[in-house]
Amino acid sequence: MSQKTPRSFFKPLSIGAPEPYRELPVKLERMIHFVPPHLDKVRAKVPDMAPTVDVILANLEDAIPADAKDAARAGAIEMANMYDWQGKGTGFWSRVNCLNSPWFQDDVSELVLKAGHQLDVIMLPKVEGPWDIHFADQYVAQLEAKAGLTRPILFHAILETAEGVARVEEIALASPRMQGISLGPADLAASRKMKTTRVGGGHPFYRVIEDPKEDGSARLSAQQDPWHYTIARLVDACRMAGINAFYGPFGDIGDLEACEQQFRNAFLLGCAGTWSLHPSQIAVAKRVFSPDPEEVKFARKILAAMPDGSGVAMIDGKMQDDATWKQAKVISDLADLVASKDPDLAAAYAG
Ligand SMILES: CC(C)(COP(=O)(O)OP(=O)(O)OC[C@H]1O[C@@H](n2cnc3c(N)ncnc32)[C@H](O)[C@@H]1OP(=O)(O)O)[C@@H](O)C(=O)NCCC(=O)NCCSC(=O)C[C@H](O)C(=O)O
Ligand SMILES: [Mg+2]
Repeated sequence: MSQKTPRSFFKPLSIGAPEPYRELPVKLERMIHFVPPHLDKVRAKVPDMAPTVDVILANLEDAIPADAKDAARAGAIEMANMYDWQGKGTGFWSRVNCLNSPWFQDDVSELVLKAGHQLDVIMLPKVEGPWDIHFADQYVAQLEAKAGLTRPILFHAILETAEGVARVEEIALASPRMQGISLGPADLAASRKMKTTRVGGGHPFYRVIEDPKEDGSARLSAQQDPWHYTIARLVDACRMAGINAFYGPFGDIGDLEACEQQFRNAFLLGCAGTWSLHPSQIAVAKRVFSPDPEEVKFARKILAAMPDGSGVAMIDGKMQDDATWKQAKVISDLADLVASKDPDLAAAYAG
């Protein structure tokens, strides 16, 4: 597979386009809150909602009716100018329509030319391989040059095709614009021909069962997680590329308990954040993707016991060494980020 040389990998893909980042900006992205920009009532909530979330995403793709795509795009551009995104620190993203759709070109060109000064990330759906990223990369670079932007717009891919899973490492490495990748369980289930209409979470039929008993009594069985492999594969690909993995949508809006379990599974496996589709899911995402205060205190005990990150120590009866020091650093650094945005948790972590 032909690859760019290290030097050319970081070259702007259009004369006049901003220099790509060599290190990604460090941002808190516990929840990416989806907003349907064509609905005036919901769009009007954005200025009040923005300070309460880490990212607001103007969705132009699935869930936006075909006859509302132009209105959604116009709404997204209006959203860009409804809040001081760059000044106040909440991320402003937009999910554009897929690359082979009749709307992709207008989505990307209008967003970059009319909202690029506020836009942090373009979310690319149904990515199948690095070629999708390469195409969008050069197209956005030309638009950035035309718009006179001085900061590169980043890409976030959705992992929601079987081919995309087979190539997830190449996608993660395809451009310095890559900021992260989310699991898209609905499209991925359809692409894989999985027999479920659920959007994330478990399924009562996906179980393991114990061996038959001599007395013929009922055999115990336990539900398994159908997303374990894909999330773990996604995390490995992203962390190898130095970007972040995210869980995507949880569709059963009324079941916040199952939503929390799905979010928690993703957090524990290494995901940095999740999507929130409804206001009720924001608090769940915040609770799950902010490290637990007791975990933070224990992590900081480990860091204090091995200041240079090497050696061995026993803390509360558990062996700690260089590896657990690195685990503790992940939790402590995340806690610092959360504390910078969330005074309640700052107090809990300092306690
Ligand atoms: C899912 C919804 C359609 C539900 O909307 P609604 O029926 O209006 O819910 P409620 O009556 O409970 O609403 C209560 C109030 O909250 C406001 N609201 C609703 N949704 C949002 C939102 N996302 N952000 C802000 N505010 C919201 C309502 O307006 C009510 O306000 P008020 O009347 O003043 O009290 C709706 O939540 C929705 O459309 N959510 C987004 C869905 C979405 O984006 N889906 C696509 C992403 S998932 C996907 O594409 C799959 C993925 O790609 C894959 O393949 O896996
Ligand atoms: Mg999808």
